[in-house]
Amino acid sequence: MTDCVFITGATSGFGRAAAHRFAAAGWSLVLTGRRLERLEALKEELQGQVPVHIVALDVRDSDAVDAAVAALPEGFTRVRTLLNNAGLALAPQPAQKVDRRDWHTMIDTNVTGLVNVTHALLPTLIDVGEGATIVNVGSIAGQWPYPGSHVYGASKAFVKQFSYNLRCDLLGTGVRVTDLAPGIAETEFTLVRTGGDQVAADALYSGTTALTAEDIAEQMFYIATLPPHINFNRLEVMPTRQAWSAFAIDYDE
Ligand SMILES: NC(=O)C1=CN([C@@H]2O[C@H](COP(=O)(O)OP(=O)(O)OC[C@H]3O[C@@H](n4cnc5c(N)ncnc54)[C@H](OP(=O)(O)O)[C@@H]3O)[C@@H](O)[C@H]2O)C=CC1
Ligand SMILES: O=CCS(=O)(=O)O
Repeated sequence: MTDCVFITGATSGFGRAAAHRFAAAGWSLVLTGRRLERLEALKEELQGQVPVHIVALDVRDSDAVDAAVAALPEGFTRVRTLLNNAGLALAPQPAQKVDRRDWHTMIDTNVTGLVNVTHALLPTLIDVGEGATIVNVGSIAGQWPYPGSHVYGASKAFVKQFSYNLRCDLLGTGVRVTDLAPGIAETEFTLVRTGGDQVAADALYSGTTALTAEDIAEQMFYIATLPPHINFNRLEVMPTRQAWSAFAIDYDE
């Protein structure tokens, strides 16, 4: 039987690159995301290589998540790796200028959505046992503060702590949990964050060397295929051309 990976947010960026990476290694794919046409296109690309099952799924909808997991067809039920990747940042402006609905959307997706999928797949992963892996996609923003990160960074801090806490409860089951925390990576992330501002997105990534979606997919695959006795608790990955900045100080005019 082939290994099976369940990917949230497979329609773009890291998730889409991960679908390609795991397919290249012969894994069966469960690909999810809200945009069905993108899932269908990805299935078309990969189904000649490996078995592919797609589900149009909004991770915020716990009933839909439970139903999607319950309805996994034969051949896709023994999920060995869960890539909890779906997520987004919104509203890069200061906290005091943000529409509260954007905060709710980030919490609903990055926190509630991630726990919805985790809860639905935990019995399967525990049943698979040794070598089963959950890769929760956090962010450097979950560890390091910066202006405009407000709820986004806080939601990724949740991902980190949830990952650590899950490890405690899963001790003895063989299931591994990793908080994978990337730095700047060129995907549709900034386009979404800026509400569709392509100029801002291009400006962020031009003149430097950001991570690529493929870089992160490679880390996901590496984590999922480590020898079963190794658990990366947290893997923070930045491009070489990114680092921290100095503390900000409010001076008199
Ligand atoms: N790019 C970066 O610099 C970094 C990104 N990250 C994190 O990586 C993850 C992937 O982002 P990235 O690939 O960069 O960004 P993209 O915008 O390219 O991809 C985001 C994916 O998340 C999916 N998604 C968003 N909301 C939902 C939802 N409610 N239900 C289901 N799927 C959803 C999207 O699918 P659809 O719209 O079809 O539903 C899409 O496939 C996110 O968690 C992000 O926070 C972390 C660190 C750095
Ligand atoms: O999570 C995304 C990376 S960053 O925009 O916070 O640096």
